[in-house]
Amino acid sequence: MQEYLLEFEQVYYTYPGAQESALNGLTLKIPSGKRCALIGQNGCGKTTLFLLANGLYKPDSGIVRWRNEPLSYNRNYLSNLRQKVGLVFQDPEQQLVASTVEEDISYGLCNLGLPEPEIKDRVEQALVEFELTALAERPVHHLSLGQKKRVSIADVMVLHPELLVLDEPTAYLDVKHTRNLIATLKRIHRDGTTLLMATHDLDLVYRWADWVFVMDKGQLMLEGKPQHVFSQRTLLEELELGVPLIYEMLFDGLSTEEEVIIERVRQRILQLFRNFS
Ligand SMILES: Nc1ncnc2c1ncn2[C@@H]1O[C@H](COP(=O)(O)OP(=O)(O)OP(=O)(O)O)[C@@H](O)[C@H]1O
Repeated sequence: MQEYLLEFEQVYYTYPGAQESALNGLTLKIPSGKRCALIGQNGCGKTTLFLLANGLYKPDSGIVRWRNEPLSYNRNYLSNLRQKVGLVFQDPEQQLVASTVEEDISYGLCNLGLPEPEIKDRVEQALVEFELTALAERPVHHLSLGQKKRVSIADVMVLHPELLVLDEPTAYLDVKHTRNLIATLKRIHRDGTTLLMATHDLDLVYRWADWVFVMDKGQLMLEGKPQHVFSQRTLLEELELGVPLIYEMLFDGLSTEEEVIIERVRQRILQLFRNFS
């Protein structure tokens, strides 16, 4: 039976002073073990959802649950939750806190009060994994945006979260580091972490995700496997989201009777993509 890590049930949230709700009765469940993508226009509520996911914001009404239990909003509970739900912000500047790369990555581990040798081991591992060893001593404010992005992901991954939530992780990354990030996410997922990524890159969604959520105006409009979601063309056009280029080029105009062939071609393309990336 499918288990869910995090659930939003009829969640409403309005920013102080705002006229309209950012989340408008959102009901959404994040399935354990999946690579989930979250898509939707600018301003549809993706970042707000993330800020509620680890308790940074509290719903005006509705419930957020972690492993079937409603979140509590006291300090101890939240500090525990934030180890399990790792959040990588869209803008790395919001995440970096310490003066050097090495110190920044060790910050969360020091807060947990882990023994010094364990902190050292984990930080070294993260520096290698995210190709940051050469930058370890570098002040964070001397880094490029892409390098800051890698540090902000390392900061979170070093805490070994059960659910990793990434807000547009490929923003600011060049092709090489986008590929490296996708390879890292593959590894993280293989090691048991559930992933939720907000992105506007539909081609990435098509080849990377195994579950897709589509949001509009603070609500969930559609969810499912990529093939199912991207076949709902009329709705996606209404929401002005479009479909992945590759999907458009290959499948546009084909009827559903040709589904078997479509599925075979799709699997072949995905296989090629995965070998390539
Ligand atoms: N601090 C804030 N104060 C007031 N309104 C806000 C604030 N942050 C976001 N909003 C509003 O809440 C709504 C949802 O914003 P949110 O940042 O969650 O969207 P998003 O889907 O992440 O957008 P994007 O794709 O551009 O990152 C928008 O209408 C936005 O203008």
